[in-house]
Amino acid sequence: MITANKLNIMENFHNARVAAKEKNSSVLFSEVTKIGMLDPLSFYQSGKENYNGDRFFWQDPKKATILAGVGKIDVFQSSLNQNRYKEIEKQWENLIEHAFVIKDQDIPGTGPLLFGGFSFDSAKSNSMLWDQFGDHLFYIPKYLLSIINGQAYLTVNALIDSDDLSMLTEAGKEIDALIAKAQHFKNLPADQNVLMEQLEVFPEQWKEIVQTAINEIRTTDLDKLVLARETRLKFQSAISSEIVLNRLMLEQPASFIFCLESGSDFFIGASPEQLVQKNGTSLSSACLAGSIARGKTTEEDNVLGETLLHDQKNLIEHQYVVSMIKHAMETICGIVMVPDAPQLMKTRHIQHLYTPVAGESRSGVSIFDCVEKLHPTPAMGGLPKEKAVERIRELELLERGFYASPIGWADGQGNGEFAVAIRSALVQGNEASLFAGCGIVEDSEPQSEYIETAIKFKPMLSALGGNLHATS
Ligand SMILES: C=C(O[C@H]1C=CC=C(C(=O)O)[C@@H]1O)C(=O)O
Ligand SMILES: [Mg+2]
Repeated sequence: MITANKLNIMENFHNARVAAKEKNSSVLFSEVTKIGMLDPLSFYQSGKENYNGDRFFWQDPKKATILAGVGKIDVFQSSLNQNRYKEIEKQWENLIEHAFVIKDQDIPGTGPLLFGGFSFDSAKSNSMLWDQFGDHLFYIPKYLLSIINGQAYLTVNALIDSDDLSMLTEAGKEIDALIAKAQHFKNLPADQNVLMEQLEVFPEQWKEIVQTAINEIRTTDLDKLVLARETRLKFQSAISSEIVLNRLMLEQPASFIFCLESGSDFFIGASPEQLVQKNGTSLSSACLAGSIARGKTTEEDNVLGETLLHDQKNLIEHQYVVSMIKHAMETICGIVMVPDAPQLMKTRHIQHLYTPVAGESRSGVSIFDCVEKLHPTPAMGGLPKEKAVERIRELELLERGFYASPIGWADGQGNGEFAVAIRSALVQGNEASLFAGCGIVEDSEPQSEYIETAIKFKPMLSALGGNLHATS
């Protein structure tokens, strides 16, 4: 990677063109500018007119990294699935190695950046429902607004492979127009779409499958299996990603808020669960498994929380996740730090058992290596891992697609963060598929697991403007 400061921009643009000609292939050109504060959702919205279907949004729970991507200059997408983590890493490294990056500082989450996600199961990723997403979908945005620890940065990316000198000037004009538009947006309308139909997909069969899993766990070497179900919603009018994002940001501020558009569809959610963050060599991950409802009063809520902290079934469900993540992290880190006992994580609709994990990565470990080692954790798949994924493939009555899978970003400096895409929905025009699953262990009961999934639908139902009339 060649980096330069602002003064050399035209010279470096010229150099990028020369290099592209010599290589006879395109070169990634990326220019980062520190700018005054700009609302990321307004920036995302300003791209709707020209780049609807080619945008993404990301916000972490601490709001340390907020990303709004508009347009795309390159896409890594495939329905082929062998070696997907290594393939993407290789493609990304090749592009970064020859990139021309104009910036003043190395700020994680700025400059060349890849955003996207994977399907849950590479052996089952060619479904109709998810045909816009495939096995994996990542893209490099044309324009990226990054809010990093409260400071705004704008990145303009281009793939240089032509003699067209006007390219950067045009991008400059377009970005000025996008910013001006974003600055004039008022608050997004709080209006709710009207829910016309709600279909719980095979609820009774799902409970039967849960019972099958419980029996298998009691009689075979399977320890845990996460089983998911789907609710399909139909609204009066087309669902707008910015309105849903706005509501998620208001209602689920302690979660990872994400949206990935792909053509006419988008995948959106508010996940409380980090898969992995890599900042330099510092790695973190999170074990989140074991759930209980929120109370209506503070007293009731505290009692429920205390009950969860001491409930054997939930502690076992959680411990499987802790052991697996600790073990996976030990394969890529020197020392791994894990507290002895879980704590509570409370979101608007649900509380979970939560154990943070931290470590320092060994040299040569990439963010994609981390994702490969960790996905799927027993909070999404089960234990043993391969057996669980196989049983999910055989038993479940839905296509998980990107649900329960890694979604996030990787920058050109080796940093990145991925969340696990739960509490999520695939939106297609005026329809949406919501997904929710739960960890089945020996002492599970189908009816209480069913109720747990009903609670897990609530964050997306509420953000979409629907009302839950399932058992809860
Ligand atoms: C699979 C989901 O949740 C997981 C994360 C936290 C708690 C879970 C549980 O208690 O079952 C699940 O393992 C989901 O929300 O769809
Ligand atoms: Mg559970």
